Amino acid sequence: MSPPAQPGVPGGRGSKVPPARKLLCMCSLSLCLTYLCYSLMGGTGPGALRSPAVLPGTAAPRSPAALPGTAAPGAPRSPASPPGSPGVPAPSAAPTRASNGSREGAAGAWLRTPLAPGEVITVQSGAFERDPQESSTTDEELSRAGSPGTRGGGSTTPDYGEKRLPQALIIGVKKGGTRALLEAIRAHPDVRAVGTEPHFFDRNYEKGLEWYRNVMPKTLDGQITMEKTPSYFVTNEAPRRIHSMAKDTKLIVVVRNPVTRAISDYTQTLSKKPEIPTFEVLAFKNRTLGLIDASWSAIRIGIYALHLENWLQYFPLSQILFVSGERLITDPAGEMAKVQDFLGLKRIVTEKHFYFNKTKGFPCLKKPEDSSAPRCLGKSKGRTHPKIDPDVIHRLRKFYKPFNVMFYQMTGQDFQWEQEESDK
Ligand SMILES: Nc1ncnc2c1ncn2[C@@H]1O[C@H](COP(=O)(O)OS(=O)(=O)O)[C@@H](OP(=O)(O)O)[C@H]1O
Repeated sequence: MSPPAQPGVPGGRGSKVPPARKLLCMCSLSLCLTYLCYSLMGGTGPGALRSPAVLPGTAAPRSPAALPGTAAPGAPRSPASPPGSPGVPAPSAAPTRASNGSREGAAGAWLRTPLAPGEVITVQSGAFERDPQESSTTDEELSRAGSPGTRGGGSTTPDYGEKRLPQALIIGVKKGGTRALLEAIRAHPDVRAVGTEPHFFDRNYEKGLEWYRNVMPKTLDGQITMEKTPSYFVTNEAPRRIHSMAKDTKLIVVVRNPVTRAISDYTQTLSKKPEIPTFEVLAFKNRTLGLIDASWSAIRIGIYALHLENWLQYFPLSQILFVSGERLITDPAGEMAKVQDFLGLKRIVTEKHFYFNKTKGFPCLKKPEDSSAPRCLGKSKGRTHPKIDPDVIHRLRKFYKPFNVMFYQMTGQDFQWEQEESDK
């Protein structure tokens, strides 16, 4: 079941849009995306990109079909088209997130069960302890993931049932909140998931579907097999490959304000390579000219409209669920309700499953899949970000704005990233 149309968002899933307007919108969107691809491929200098709002608009557009990594001939076009209205209604104020400190205010709706004793974050074993989530799954982790009963990679699945290919995938985005979502959905008795990231549709495709199936936990009839690999969302070949595995695969994308996401991405890299240049330096091709370096993956990943276009060549919009990374923190039960509806599951993971942990500054699970003890995500989730020059943040927000608006139109959902006053 797909989530209902967002009230007040023109072109939400339930709204009717005249075909001509649809077409017009499709054309303009296509042109924008084509231009964007063109720019990314070097049309305005390697990787240098300004937002569409400030582009001179002189680039010769190429057909998206002619670009590498887009739809193969005969591949299904998405029945979904961007909604007709060019405008997205002014969103209401969203909670701001100035620092990595307590989010208690934002999490006011949360069930606050005190943790005994002294709110210690319980990090027990497996996926949490080793933090395998950072797109760095090793072969060793993967082989462990395949063995039943080990939490390290696979589920605590008993040794019965069958290994099946996944019916649902969390395909992105990196640093969006994908680990939090996977761990929350794993608490559902009808879901079994791989703890580590298999990276099958990007790095390990040549290993074949049997390898992939073998990585999966065993499931009983009626249980859903899942995995998450956030890099799929930005992998050109992933939509085609997933479509050829099973065209009815359900796709989930956790999206987050692209500016905050970029800073989070940078923070992760910085933690591994402290010698890298500052965020401010990496973000620009030419800071004086205001040329954002869209070839830097931390920036490029956040151009969601661009990547989504690639998926819509193969999958209808109704088969993709967009989860708000921000709401996953402020209202995890609300987002989980949508996820369970989308997966056709009974709403079992509810607010009773979460509590807000003040020490961590994030929601944590009261009862993870394999344990009755509460558990928060590991230390690589919810890191303190370095302070970024507000002028750079401002420029990045301006850069992303038209792409965000395009993304809202494509999805029929307003994520309200323009309303956030500050990024941590
Ligand atoms: N419950 C809970 N606990 C901790 N962290 C949470 C939670 N929900 C969402 N988040 C946010 O998830 C961000 C990491 O995203 P991912 O799990 O997608 O990262 S990764 O791509 O797998 O590395 C991580 O980003 P940073 O804050 O930048 O570290 C968090 O903001």
